[in-house]
Amino acid sequence: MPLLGCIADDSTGATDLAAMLVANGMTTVQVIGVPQGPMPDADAIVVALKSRTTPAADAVAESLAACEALLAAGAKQIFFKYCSTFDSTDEGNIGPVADALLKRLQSGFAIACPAFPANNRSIYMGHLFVGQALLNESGMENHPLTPMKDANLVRVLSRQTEGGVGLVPFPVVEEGAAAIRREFTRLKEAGRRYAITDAVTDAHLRMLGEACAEHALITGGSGVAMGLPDNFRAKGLLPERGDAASLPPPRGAMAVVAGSCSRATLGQIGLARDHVPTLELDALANPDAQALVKEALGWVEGKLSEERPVVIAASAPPDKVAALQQKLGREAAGTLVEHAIAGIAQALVERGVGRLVVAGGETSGAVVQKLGVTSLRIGPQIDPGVPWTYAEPGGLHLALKSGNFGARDFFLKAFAA
Ligand SMILES: Nc1ncnc2c1ncn2[C@@H]1O[C@H](COP(=O)(O)OP(=O)(O)O)[C@@H](O)[C@H]1O
Ligand SMILES: O=C(O)[C@@H](O)C(=O)COP(=O)(O)O
Repeated sequence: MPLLGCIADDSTGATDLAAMLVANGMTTVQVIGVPQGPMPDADAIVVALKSRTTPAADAVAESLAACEALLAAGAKQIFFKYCSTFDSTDEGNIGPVADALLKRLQSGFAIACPAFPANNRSIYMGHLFVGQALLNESGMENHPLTPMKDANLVRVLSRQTEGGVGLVPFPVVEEGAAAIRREFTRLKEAGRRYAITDAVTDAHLRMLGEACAEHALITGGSGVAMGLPDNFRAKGLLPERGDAASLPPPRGAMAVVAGSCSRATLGQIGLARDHVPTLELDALANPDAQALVKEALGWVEGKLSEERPVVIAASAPPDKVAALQQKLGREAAGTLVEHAIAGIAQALVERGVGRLVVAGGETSGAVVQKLGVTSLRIGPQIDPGVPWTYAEPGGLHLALKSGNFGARDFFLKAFAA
């Protein structure tokens, strides 16, 4: 019976969270889409949706269905995982989904904490930083689907919910769990439904996790989940365990497919280009998913190997993304590239690829759907937030890389891991 039931708004976010729970000693299974049949046996279940950029009403309905399945399986606490860069628009989907989950859980208060110091996301006085840059100056202001143009999370979340949004500021978080709990009570009494919580270090996240032990709903990035296993241990519900990750040995050819246009991914493609066969598709010149798949399959012939990966990317810098969006519309441009990358991934697996890295959250969602993956076992981390996983059915080794995660040599080091 799961202790923690998690709902993630995209696939890379789900593996990121699952890896965090595994690293902190919870056995964890990731399931793709709203669970239909019997639930796997694990301390935590992470349901991976593709609800970050769908219409808010659809995201709410899917998240509620996932919540229902997790509660029916016995989950004692629900975690709503969104991006550490708070990817969303004024229409949602963070606010609407959190509102609906709180209502379902008959609760009136939750934290909202995307901080993830291991990946350079910190929150100070309610402002989200990526490294030393404010969110809106970090490159995320150019995201193809969820451009983030405001770093003040109290303001950002306030635009997505009718519930009041307050702040647990740095000095309170520094004081520890008891002070944080007192601030929660004060904010609740002042009519706030959400608390953005400052956090700059892992120690802050652990104290926040401790302070949320009795919350029905926790919302945030994977970082704040690091403190939750200890809450279950303190109640005698979870045995002491080390790292709970192990996978069958990898086999088959190696490939990377990328639909992420984030700065980190563009840098990783840049480095890979100097070391392994790399195809950069031009979706602007050739805005046809089938044609892009055909081009990629022609190029890859004779290049697949068990010694080094091939890289196939549709990723493009902001001006090219903007041009395609102007031509087709934002959603259609995204969907076209997602279909192309998913089609390429499927064809690569049919041609013997057994180890596949996918770069991009929406892109990963499209790929796992196309491959018919129903669940992922979580293995060792390649870089913070990106583990190898074992996809079933089919037995493919998959790494779903969030756009902005991973070192510059990620596409090479993943296969050495
Ligand atoms: N050349 C391009 N022009 C327009 N959109 C693109 C292009 N390449 C990729 N995209 C789209 O950009 C989006 C990137 O989102 P995602 O996969 O979530 O990456 P990230 O993890 O970096 O946010 C996807 O919908 C993808 O299809
Ligand atoms: O929290 C994070 O940053 C990631 O887990 C995540 O959600 C990534 O989303 P994408 O950048 O769309 O891959």
